[in-house]
Parts: sequence; C-alpha cells; structure tokens
Amino acid sequence: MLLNCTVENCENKLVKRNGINGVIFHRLPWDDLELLDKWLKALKIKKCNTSHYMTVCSEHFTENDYKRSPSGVKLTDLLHGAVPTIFTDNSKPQTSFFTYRRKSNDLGHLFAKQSEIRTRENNDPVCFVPNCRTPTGLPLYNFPFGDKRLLHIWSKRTGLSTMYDTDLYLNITICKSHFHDNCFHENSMQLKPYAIPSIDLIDYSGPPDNCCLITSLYSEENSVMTNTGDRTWGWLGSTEAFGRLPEPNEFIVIPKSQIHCEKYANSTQAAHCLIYAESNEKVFGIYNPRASILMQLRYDGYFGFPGGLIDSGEDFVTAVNREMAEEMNLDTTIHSVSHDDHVISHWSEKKNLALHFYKLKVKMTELIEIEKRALLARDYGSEVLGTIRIPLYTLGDHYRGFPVFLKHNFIGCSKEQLIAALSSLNILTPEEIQLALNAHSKNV
Ligand SMILES: O=c1[nH]cnc2c1ncn2[C@H]1C[C@H](O)[C@@H](COP(=O)(O)OP(=O)(O)O)O1
Repeated sequence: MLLNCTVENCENKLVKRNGINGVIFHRLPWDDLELLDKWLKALKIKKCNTSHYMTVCSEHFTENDYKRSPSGVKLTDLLHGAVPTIFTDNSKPQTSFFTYRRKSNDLGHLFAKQSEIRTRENNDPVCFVPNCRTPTGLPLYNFPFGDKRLLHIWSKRTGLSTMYDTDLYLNITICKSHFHDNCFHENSMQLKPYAIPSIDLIDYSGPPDNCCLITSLYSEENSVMTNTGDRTWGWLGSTEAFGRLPEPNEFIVIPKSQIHCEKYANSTQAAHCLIYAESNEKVFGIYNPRASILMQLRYDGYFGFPGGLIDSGEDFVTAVNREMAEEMNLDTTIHSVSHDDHVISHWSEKKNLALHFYKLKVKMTELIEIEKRALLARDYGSEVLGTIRIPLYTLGDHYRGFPVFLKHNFIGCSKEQLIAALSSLNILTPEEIQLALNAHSKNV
C-alpha cells in the first residue's frame, strides 16, 4: 500500500505497505474544526487546499502526543488536541497540497486527488471510458487512489476489472462528461470529495441522476449528501460494489507467518474484532453460555464484527481500534486491541481482500458499558444498526439458539472468524461447534 505524508519533503512522503518502520499516518481531525484549524496553521495549508486523503506521519508529533495504555505503553492513537509540531530541515510544512511532481519515477502523482483537474494536451491521457467522445479540452480527473472504496466504485462503474493495480491506474483518467452536475462544487469544475461517475458508463445500470455521490457510507463534513427522493427510495446504488455474499470456500486462512507478505499486503485490507466477556451467569437460570460475544447488525442486513477497511498507512491494530471508536464509541484509552490479540487472517483471491481478525476480552460489567456506549457511536443508526449478543446455547429442540443464529447471513468471512475464535478461545469445543453447524430444524 502506498501512502504519503502531507508535510513537504518529509522522508515518509512515500512508503510502501502498511506499518513499515513503525510510521503511523494520521488523518486530519475533520471532526474537530478548532483542532483542524490548528493543524492547518501548523502545516501552513489553507483549508481550500485540503483533502480528506491527507495524512501527517508520526514523525511530526512528540511522544507526549500519543495515548498510553493503563500500563504506560504508547498507543498508536493521538491524544485529543495533539497538533503536529516537529518539522525538521528535511520536512517543512507544506505551502500547497497541489505540489506533486509528475516525474515518471515519482509515485506522488498516484495520490493526486480525485478533484485534481488535468486538461488534455498532445499525448496526454484521454478519458478511460470506452467510446467516450469527449470534446478536447474537457477536464480529466485522476482515479481516487487515496480511497480504496471510492476507487473500487469508480473502477467497477468504468469497467476496469483489475483492482488496485496501481501501475495500471497510473495514467488513467476520466472526463467531466461522466459526472452529474451535483458532483461539482458550485461554479467550479472541482469534484466534491465523494463524487462518483454515473453517466454514459458501460457497467452501471442504476438510476443515472441520483447515485452520483456516495450517500450512505460517509458523513464527513465536506461530503455532500444527496437526497435520493421518493422515486429511488431505498436505492443505495453507489454502494453496490461492497459486501456481496461470499461464495463457498472463497476465503482461505493466511498462515500467521505470511500476513505481511506482499501478496496480501497489496490487497485491500480490513480488520475486525470480537469483543467478549467470559460469563457463567445462566440464561433463564438454565443455560450456561460461557461467554457473551458481541456482533453487529450492519447497514446491509448482514451480521458482522466491528471493524472496517484499513486506511492508507494504517497498521491493522490502529485501524481496528479506530473503527471500534467510530462504530461502537469504544473508549480506546481503556479498551484497545494490540498485535497480540490477533486471532486469524483470511484472504479472498477473487476479491483481492485480506481480512484480519482480533479479539478483545473485557469484564462482563465492561461489556455492558460498551453496549450502552455503542448507542452513542458516530456510526450508530447508519453503518451500524445494532449491537447484539450471540445466543451461545442450544435449546431443547437442539436447533433454536446458536444453530439458528449460524443460519443467518454473515458478511465476508465473519462466520469463519466467529467459529475460529470460539474454538481458539476455548469457549466451545470443536465438537460443540460442529454439532451446531450440522443442526437443522425438525419442522422443516
Ligand atoms: O466482521 C467482518 N468479518 C469479516 N469481514 C468483514 C466483516 N465486516 C465486513 N467485512 C468485509 C466486507 C468488506 O469487504 C470489508 C470491509 O467492510 P466494512 O467493515 O463494512 O468496512 P467499513 O466499515 O465500511 O470501512 O470487510
């Protein structure tokens, strides 16, 4: 994975793959405008030149800027209020974000923002969309390399099937004619942050007008929500590329020693976490569930674990902790996952997707607090529709309870992750798991 520190001349401007050299890349604090102003002042960047893809690497923060675990171990999250202050001779605050050089060996242009406009000249790239008869002079836009989800959607819609092959994307551009008017800032040819192409494309059959901005996945200040109106009630066409049901045996287990191998590191990556508490309190005074385990009902109707896609430059653990803060309002200064909490990783060749799974053990009283806090999470009611406990018992008919739960639809490889964790955490024996998997209703 490629990434880029915003600070000009920073040696960490371009790093390949996650976590190399332990450098952490922090997104700008978009949810705190006062703090954002302080960052921009420190970085000497004007707000109009910012992008949601911008990151600042850990080398511009002091040790005291980071959160610590109760035992004093430095965590990867910044303390609230931390501002980048360290700028060495080599790295100076950037005067403009639009300073990427276009030398052939400088991969900086891979991160040209989606909103960067390039006009056609002789031998310059043309619109990638097949049969596009765009008049010369119309603005061309780079693909959004900084945001894999957005990149996935752009690629899917334009018929580019090979995902995330950055060499392939190097000079691929798409012209203005494929974006609806409300994808642009007012009186400007600059695209809004989450604009997606929707006009005259070969591989897109959704409503042409309304699904030109990602409306369901983002809520950042600058993203613009489009009212889809009554005619398209419930149509979230812009999200069609994600979370399709996995095919049987689509995911293979990645051996622990190979998790950071190039093959997997170059895939799209996501990290999720099972939060659990051991408990011997009997359900209805009868069943001993042994543990309480949390899952979520997701926006797409599947069950899954808290977590999500790993951002450019994030390591797995930072990503999963960040996602748990966003999706569950988890106080990561109290509860956070570390590398030792890794349970299992899977890979889908078809989706070119690596999924890393962690565990977080808490006390039962803490689990109840976590459930309550989750109701106030940023993503509650949108990406997350509820936190649930898994019924870890089987009723007298040998079917209701856990066996029924396993019949639901699970996102990605979350069912495999659940089963692996139940076994490795000694909550259920392999035989008990098998029994639940094989159970069927006598009424059917
Ligand atoms: O719980 C999960 N276990 C395994 N894979 C999962 C889980 N939840 C989602 N996924 C897959 C499906 C997607 O391809 C990616 C990322 O999905 P998501 O969690 O929705 O990511 P964001 O929160 O939108 O970043 O992982």
